[in-house]
Amino acid sequence: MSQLFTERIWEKVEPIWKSYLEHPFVKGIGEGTLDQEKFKHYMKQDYIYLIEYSRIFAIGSAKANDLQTMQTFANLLHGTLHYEMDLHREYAAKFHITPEELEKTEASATMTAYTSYMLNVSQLGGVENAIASVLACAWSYNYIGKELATWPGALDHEFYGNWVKMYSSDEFTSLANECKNLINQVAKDKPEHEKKRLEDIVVKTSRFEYMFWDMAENVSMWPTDTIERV
Ligand SMILES: Cc1ncc(C[n+]2csc(CCO)c2C)c(N)n1
Repeated sequence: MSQLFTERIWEKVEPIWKSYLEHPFVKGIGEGTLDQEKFKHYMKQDYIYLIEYSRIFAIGSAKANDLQTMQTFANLLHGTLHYEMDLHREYAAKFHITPEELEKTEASATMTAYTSYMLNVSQLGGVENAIASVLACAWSYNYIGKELATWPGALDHEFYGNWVKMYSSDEFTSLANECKNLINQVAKDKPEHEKKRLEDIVVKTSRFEYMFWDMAENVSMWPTDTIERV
């Protein structure tokens, strides 16, 4: 049997994703030692990230060539807006931040660069571009969640345990698997130069993921404010 496209991608992204587990911010979540003020900033940036990210699922749904792909994107869109973002709203409540205040977070340069790239790529070309640009986010978080879940005490940590539980959960594993199935289907009959182009999108977004962790860790260098959304 020929190699699945996700197996080929894995060879490229594995070293990048392994480095997430060495990153002080991710390690801080897994070991339960992360400064909560840093986590608060990350949650706020991630909340507005998910708003932009959701648009890509909507683009994917609009560009889908078949009903099943359309349903998968609609499912991912719903899951993000109603399930993943609930986690952020719950953490925000612990910090006495309302959902309305969360929405007014000023975007960091990294968050803007990352989502602008994904939105741009997804609007160019066909549905495969949208599929490639969402893959690293959904799959790498599930990878991190499942890894951290094996660290002693991570799942039961009184503050960060819910984060680890969410991203290692069966629900999130199946959302990540849906994204993997989509890319495997769409890449199957593509010529090599197209496969390489899609692979490059996944590698690039994997680098952006690293930059997002770095942005979260180094908040003191790049503080953000609250803005009115227009
Ligand atoms: C920077 C950043 N990257 C990835 C995710 C994770 N994520 C985004 S959408 C999705 C799938 C369905 O909700 C997942 C797992 C995040 N929260 N923040």
